[in-house]
Amino acid sequence: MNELPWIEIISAVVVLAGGGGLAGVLVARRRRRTEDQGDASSTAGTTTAPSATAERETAEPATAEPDTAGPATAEPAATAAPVLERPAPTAGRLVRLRDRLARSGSPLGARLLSVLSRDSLTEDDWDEIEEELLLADVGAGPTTELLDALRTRVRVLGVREPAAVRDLLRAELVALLQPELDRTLHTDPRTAEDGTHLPAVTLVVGVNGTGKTTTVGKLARVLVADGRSVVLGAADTFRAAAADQLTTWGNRVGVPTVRSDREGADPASVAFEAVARGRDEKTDVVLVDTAGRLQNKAGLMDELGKIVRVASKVAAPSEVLLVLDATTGQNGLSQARVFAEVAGVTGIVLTKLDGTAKGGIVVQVQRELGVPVKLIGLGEGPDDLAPFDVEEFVDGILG
Ligand SMILES: Nc1nc2c(ncn2[C@@H]2O[C@H](COP(=O)(O)OP(=O)(O)OP(=O)(O)O)[C@@H](O)[C@H]2O)c(=O)[nH]1
Repeated sequence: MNELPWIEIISAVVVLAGGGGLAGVLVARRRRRTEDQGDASSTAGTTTAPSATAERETAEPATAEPDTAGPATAEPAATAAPVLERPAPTAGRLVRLRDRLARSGSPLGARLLSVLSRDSLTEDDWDEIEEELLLADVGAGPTTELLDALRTRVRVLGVREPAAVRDLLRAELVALLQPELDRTLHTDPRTAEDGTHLPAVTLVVGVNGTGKTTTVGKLARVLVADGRSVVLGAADTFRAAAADQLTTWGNRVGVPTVRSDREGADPASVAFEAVARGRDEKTDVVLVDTAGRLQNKAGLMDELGKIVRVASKVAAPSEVLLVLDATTGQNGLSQARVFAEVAGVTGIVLTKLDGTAKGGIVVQVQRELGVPVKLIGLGEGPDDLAPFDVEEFVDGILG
């Protein structure tokens, strides 16, 4: 499978900006999908909306079978906004990332630096550093490692100059964040053996309120800026407003949204519809938003497994992005473990990093699961999503 390095996104945006391409273009077409679903739909039966709703309220185990997902209820987006927005260039986002992190009250890096720069470091100073790291959710193991490395290097090198201390801390923090991990997003469509176009499918999962819908909307903008065709799938059928929210995101950049006309409809059905539409219309990427679910509710996690299986009848997801709220810290780790097991998470999106010093969870999630943080959310604005770049991130928290 091909990869989409962020540099390509940046280049494409520069090209688009240079050509003055997208602004003012009218959306003339919103196709209502009426054609038969072919092979895949033959496996589908009726939708299972009532059980999905009951499940969420009572957290009972799911009873629906994978083959009961009916695709019939999904519909394209409502009327599009007439004027398309042009998403902000990705390049500018990295700069903003650093600003936001540096402005987030008292960044971890700045606090560490202030302790490390003291004339002679006492045991109390080292305890303070340890406490800062633990408070930032870096985790016990990585904290001990970092402390040991810092102690050794400070002692051996006798570093005291602020600039040298900064360099030393920077190098240790970068190493902790595993810069060697592959953070590219897999968003290239492929062709099946029989010649069928298969869109790249990205499934976005996570617990309630972490920023899934917002992330799907922001990611659509990034892809559009790169000149990609996108279809959104509103598989959060539990919260009606989520589908409206997603449709609005899509309309702003001329991307159609496949959604159900019934609240509580089977989310697997909607996911199937969206991927099938991407296949039929030869779309590059299908982004599927899912409802928030708690990782300890077996029924909801079963439902997620079903979404993956049913969507895979058309095209298996090439990315399953787990959205974690940075402000919830440690809890993100147990979420990540269960989601990784059920849905095969390929990347983490860490949201709400603006204004929190708890980003240390990045370290633990990557270490324990071997899953890289690929994107970070830095605010509620439409272009406040940036690729996670280890060095930029560390420079941001060092202020
Ligand atoms: N400050 C900040 N807020 C964010 C960020 N990402 C998302 N949010 C906000 O978080 C709130 C929840 O976002 P949603 O996208 O609706 O969350 P969700 O995960 O789809 O929610 P459910 O569907 O209820 O599970 C919204 O108010 C977003 O604007 C971020 O990076 N920074």
